[in-house]
This record gives sequence, structure tokens and C-alpha cells, in this order.
Amino acid sequence: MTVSVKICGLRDEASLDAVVAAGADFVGFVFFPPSPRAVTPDQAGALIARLPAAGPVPVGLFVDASDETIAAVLAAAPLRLLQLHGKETPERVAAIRARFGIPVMKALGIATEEDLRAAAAFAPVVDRFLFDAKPPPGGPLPGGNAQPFEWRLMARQAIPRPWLLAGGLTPGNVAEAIRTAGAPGVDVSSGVERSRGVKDPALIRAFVAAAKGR
Ligand SMILES: O=C(O)c1ccccc1NCC(=O)[C@H](O)[C@H](O)COP(=O)(O)O
Repeated sequence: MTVSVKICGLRDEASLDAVVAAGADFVGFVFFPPSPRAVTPDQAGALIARLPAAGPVPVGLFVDASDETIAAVLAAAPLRLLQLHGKETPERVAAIRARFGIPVMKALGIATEEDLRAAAAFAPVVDRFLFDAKPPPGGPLPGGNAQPFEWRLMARQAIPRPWLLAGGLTPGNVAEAIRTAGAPGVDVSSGVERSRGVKDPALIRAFVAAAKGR
């Protein structure tokens, strides 16, 4: 099985080029101003313009964003997948998908099997899921916290859409995480950074190689 890989929170050309050269499948841009990984629509547009046609799918990460915010980003950055990482309800997800006509990936925070059951209500309105750790209480970011969750919770679950495993993955643990969770795909941000918000091309290459078993 080939594992899909998403590298999230890109802000500079050298790291983006490393994502492309390493053969990642998705590349994420954060449109959440409090994040140290946030980019403006124009910055994302310029980075996406560097992607080859057969390169990684550009993903936009939003947290409880308004239609106006999403529209303003799309005017400058041709995203091909919208990652919704806030408290969006199934109804809100459906409305965003219908309005913008772009596939949607809903992020869900997982700490227990009960949390996983929330996926059922979203299944009819999403194209993919991303399962991440729950953010620390009172923390500034709803994701990207280098926090793993219990990978065994995912094992043998019948998830009705393609999905990515996220949260605290690194080049050193991603192969074990994939085996334990039975994950068809993975997503990383902190684990390929040399400091918070600053990606490291060597770590990006190592992560993709480890995830894809190269
Ligand atoms: O990365 C951010 O700054 C961020 C901000 C707000 C919501 C979500 C965010 N990141 C979500 C991601 O897609 C991360 O890749 C995922 O949570 C895993 O992050 P990490 O544990 O740092 O690898």
C-alpha cells in the first residue's frame, strides 16, 4: 500500500521545493493568523505557482473561517482541497463544499473511541478526514502542536472516507505510527521543523522517505 503524505504549514520556497522533490502528495498552507505558520493569500499564491502540474495537491487550512475569508484566499491562491480544522459542524462543512465546489477534508481531534464516532455525521459531506490529537486545553492553536494521540484507537476502524493520521509525527516514529494505526496517509507539521514555524528540507525528505518506506 502506498501511503499518502501531506506536509503542512509551508512558508518558504526552499521547503516547498523539498516537498515537491521528496514526492509528497499534499502540501498545506495555514490561513489562521495566530499560527506561526500562517501565510497571506498572496504568499500562498506565489508558492502554489511553483508547484509542477503533477506535484502535490495544494491544501488550504482554515479554522472556523467565514465564506468571505475563504473566498478572499481563493481569489489569490488556487487551492484544490480545503482543510477545516475548527469546530465546523457537518452543516457548515456541507455549505462550504457546496459554495466553493472544492473537495473538503475535516479534521477531528481524537482522544477516545467516542471521538471517532463523530466521523459518521461528517461522512456524507466530506471527501477526506484528518485525525489529529486534541489541542491542549487553553493552548493557542487547534492543531500543529506536536502532540500524538493513541494510534491504536485507529486500528481496524472502518473509516468511510480516505483519511490522514496527524499529531506529533516525526521521521523517527512515522513508520511505526502507520503500522499501528493502519493509516493510509499521514500529515506532519512540527516534526519537520527546525524551530517553531520554520521547516527543515532535510527533515521533510526524511519524513516522506520514512512514510513511503523508501
Ligand atoms: O499548524 C498550525 O499552525 C495549525 C494551526 C491551526 C490549526 C491547525 C494547524 N495545524 C494542523 C495540521 O494540519 C498539522 O499538520 C497537524 O495538526 C499535525 O501537526 P503536528 O503535530 O505539528 O505535526
